[in-house]
Amino acid sequence: MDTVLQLDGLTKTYGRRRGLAGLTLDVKQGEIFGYLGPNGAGKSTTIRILLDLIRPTGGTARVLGLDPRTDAVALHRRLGYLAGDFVVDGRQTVRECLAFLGALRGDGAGARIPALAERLDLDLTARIHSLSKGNRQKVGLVQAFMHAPELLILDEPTSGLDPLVQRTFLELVTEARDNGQTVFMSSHIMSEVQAVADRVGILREGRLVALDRVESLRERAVRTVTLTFDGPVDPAEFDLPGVTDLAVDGNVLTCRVAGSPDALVKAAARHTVTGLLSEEPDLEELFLTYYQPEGSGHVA
Ligand SMILES: Nc1ncnc2c1ncn2[C@@H]1O[C@H](COP(=O)(O)OP(=O)(O)OP(=O)(O)O)[C@@H](O)[C@H]1O
Repeated sequence: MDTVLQLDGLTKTYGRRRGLAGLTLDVKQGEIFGYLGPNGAGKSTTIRILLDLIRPTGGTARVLGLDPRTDAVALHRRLGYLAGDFVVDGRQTVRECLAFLGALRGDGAGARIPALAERLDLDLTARIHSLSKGNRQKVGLVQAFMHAPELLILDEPTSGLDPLVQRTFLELVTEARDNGQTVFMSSHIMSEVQAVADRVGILREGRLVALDRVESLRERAVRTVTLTFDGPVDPAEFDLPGVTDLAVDGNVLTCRVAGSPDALVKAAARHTVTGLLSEEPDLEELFLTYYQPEGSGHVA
């Protein structure tokens, strides 16, 4: 499989401020990569380097096999980009703005505008300056997707979108992946990424602190389990590795389980189980542990 993004030891300092501290990361063709991190972690810095909007202090970045610093023109034709602060001329109508960008991109881009606008519920006749933040974001999404680029680089793409439009956005991303396109999207919200991403990287203070498939993260995350039995049970039987917050109230046992629930299920099976409820692992919680500032106890 082709490597679409190849970052090696990428570093960026802003004077004495650190933007990125030695980022090494590969993204493969046809994957949706969720780039997560709290505010100020360095997500936009990374994306701006990929687009050659800023230059790294050290390390290298290859995008679609090219160097963003020397091949920017060729690259921009092959990728779709949504900036965190998408800005266009406010006096035009949405249709004029998108038609202009579509003509620049060529490749049938203009023809895809009406369908994309309809799916995102974007009014093409409105003037850009009259749009709410969410509607401006939709304009940004249409211009990023309209030429079906090989690579989509999206900085906080769902910011300002209502839940219905967020869902449409996630469909667009999945369709792009099914079409062989690659998606690199940043976010600070796990839940919106876990629905679509194949892999996730978590950035904290300019460093990658986790990099894994969403499925693997899910397996490691903590879930809450409630078991109901046909009679009282002894809590000591359920004092198992990975089981915490164990509470038994008559016939009902609740606990939290990290990783595989196998040992718990086997212990429960020694009794007659009349009810079982297992809540989805809380990935948000797992992520928050990665978000703790350095020195606050968590070791990634
Ligand atoms: N132009 C700049 N001048 C000085 N410091 C900067 C500049 N741009 C970014 N930084 C600093 O670099 C660090 C990373 O910022 P960056 O914008 O890349 O983070 P982010 O993960 O995209 O966060 P956000 O979600 O808030 O945009 C922050 O400490 C920020 O203050």
